[in-house]
Amino acid sequence: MGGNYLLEARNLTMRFGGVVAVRDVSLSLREGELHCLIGPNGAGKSTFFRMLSGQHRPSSGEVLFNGRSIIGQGSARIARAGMGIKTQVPSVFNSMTVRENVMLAASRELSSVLAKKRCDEVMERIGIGHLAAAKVGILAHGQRQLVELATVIAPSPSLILLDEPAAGMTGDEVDRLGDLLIELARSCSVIVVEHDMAFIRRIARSITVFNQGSVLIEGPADQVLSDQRVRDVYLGKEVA
Ligand SMILES: Nc1ncnc2c1ncn2[C@@H]1O[C@H](COP(=O)(O)OP(=O)(O)OP(=O)(O)O)[C@@H](O)[C@H]1O
Repeated sequence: MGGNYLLEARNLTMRFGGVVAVRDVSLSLREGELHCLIGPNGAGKSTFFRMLSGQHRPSSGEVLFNGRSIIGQGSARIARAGMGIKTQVPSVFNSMTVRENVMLAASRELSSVLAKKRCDEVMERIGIGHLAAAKVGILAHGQRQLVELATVIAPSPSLILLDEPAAGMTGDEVDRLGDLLIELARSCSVIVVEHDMAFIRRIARSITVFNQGSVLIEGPADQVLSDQRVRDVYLGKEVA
C-alpha cells in the first residue's frame, strides 16, 4: 500500500461537535517534495496538520506514512517514525542554551557521541552555531524560530511539518529561512503552512489552497497563485 508516496492523507475529515473543520481532504507527498498549504484564517490548515502528526485523531479518513497507517498511534510514536513537527506553540526551553536544546532533540534518536556530532552539524546548517552558548530566552524571536527548526531536524526526520515558520520574522530572516527550507528539502520532505505570500512565492513548488475546510485548488505554485479563485478568497490581500 502507499505506492512510492512518503505521506498519503486520504479523505480526512475532522468534526468538533457541530463544526466540520476539515472535510474530505486528501493529499499525497513524494520524497523530497516541498509542499505549501495556504488559505484564509480558519480554513482548516492547522487542524489538517494535527491529523497528520497524530495530535488529532481524524473523525474519518486514513493517513499513511511510509506506506503504513499511523491513525491512532499518537504523536510521540509518529515522531519516532520520522515525522518532525514545528507547531505555532514554542517548544524550546528558554532557560537552556541553544546547544542544550538542540542536543536534547538529537539525543532522542542518537547515542551521546553521535548526538553531539549531529548537534554541531545542525547548528552549523541552520546558521546558529555562533549562538550555541546563549540561553534561548535572551534571543530575538527570529533566532528562537531557527532554534526551534534546529530541534525539529536534529533527530533526522524524513518529513517535517512546519506551521507558520516565518511568523514574526524580519524580512531578512524570512529570506534566510526560505533558502534554508529549499536546502533542507534536498534531504527530507517538507510541508509548510504559511500566510506570508512573499515567502510562499519564494519557496513553493506545489501548493494546496484550503478554504472553509476543503481543498479549493492544488497544483504547481505559479498556476495556483495566479488562479482567480485563490485571488477571490484572499480578496483585499496581495496574492501574486
Ligand atoms: N479544538 C477545536 N475545537 C473546536 N473547533 C476547533 C478546534 N480547532 C479548530 N477549530 C475550528 O476549526 C476551524 C479550522 O481551524 P484551523 O485552526 O484548523 O484553521 P487554520 O486554517 O489553521 O487557521 P489559521 O490560519 O488562523 O491558523 C475553525 O472554525 C476553528 O474555530
